[in-house]
Amino acid sequence: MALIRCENVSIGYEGQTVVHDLSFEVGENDYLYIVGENGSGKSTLVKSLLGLKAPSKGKIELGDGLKLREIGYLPQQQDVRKDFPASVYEVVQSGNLGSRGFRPFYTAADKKRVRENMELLGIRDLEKQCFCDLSGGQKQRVLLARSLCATKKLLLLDEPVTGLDPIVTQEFYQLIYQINKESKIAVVMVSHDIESAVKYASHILHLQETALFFGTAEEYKKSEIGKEFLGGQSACLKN
Ligand SMILES: Nc1ncnc2c1ncn2[C@@H]1O[C@H](COP(=O)(O)OP(=O)(O)OP(=O)(O)O)[C@@H](O)[C@H]1O
Repeated sequence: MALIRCENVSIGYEGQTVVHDLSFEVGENDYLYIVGENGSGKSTLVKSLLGLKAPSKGKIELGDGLKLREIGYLPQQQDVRKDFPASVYEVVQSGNLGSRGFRPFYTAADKKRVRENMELLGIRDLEKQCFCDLSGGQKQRVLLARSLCATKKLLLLDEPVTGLDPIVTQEFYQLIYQINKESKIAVVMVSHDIESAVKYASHILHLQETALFFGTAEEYKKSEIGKEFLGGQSACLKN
């Protein structure tokens, strides 16, 4: 079965439905971009995928042995306190908290995973530095390494390039693409950037309360909705 399967899902706040009759799935090794304009329901859907908000209708199922606490989640920038006085190593290590459970100490395997993920993201030489002293791009790499410690199967990234300059943004996209391809970790990325979606994604969910489109990136490029959104001057949805 797919890692995530959403079937006819509706989600709302106080009786007001903001996501309606949505169906899609995320398979092993998929790279799904969820795109849509402001207020189209992307963050609400993320909350439900993380088990933080129950759908009012339909069901969200996890498959292939995936557990909620094994989803590596990188929240939107404003949700993360970026000034806390912890070292880079400690921030990455905290990604192991979910799997540590009630054990008082981290295991050798936990520490190995921290080192491997710091290596993968090119931040090994920063490990003793205070997180608060890093640049925006370095902070995002650290937080991505932290999310990777939490998962072997699925990363869920909510607008991870907000506030990064264009060069660092492209580097970050490349990194995520590489992780998806080489580490065989499925990625779900919320984004306003349709141009990068068709460049990197295997699948696209274009959300506007419901699915305007769900399918492969190739199919999206050929679809009416894809042509409409990609054909304009800018391939960025309003943000
Ligand atoms: N806690 C809440 N209580 C009530 N309504 C909410 C709440 N959070 C979001 N909404 C409403 O749900 C709708 C979808 O919001 P959501 O944040 O999911 O959209 P989004 O696609 O993530 O937007 P953005 O791109 O701006 O982050 C909006 O109309 C929003 O006002």
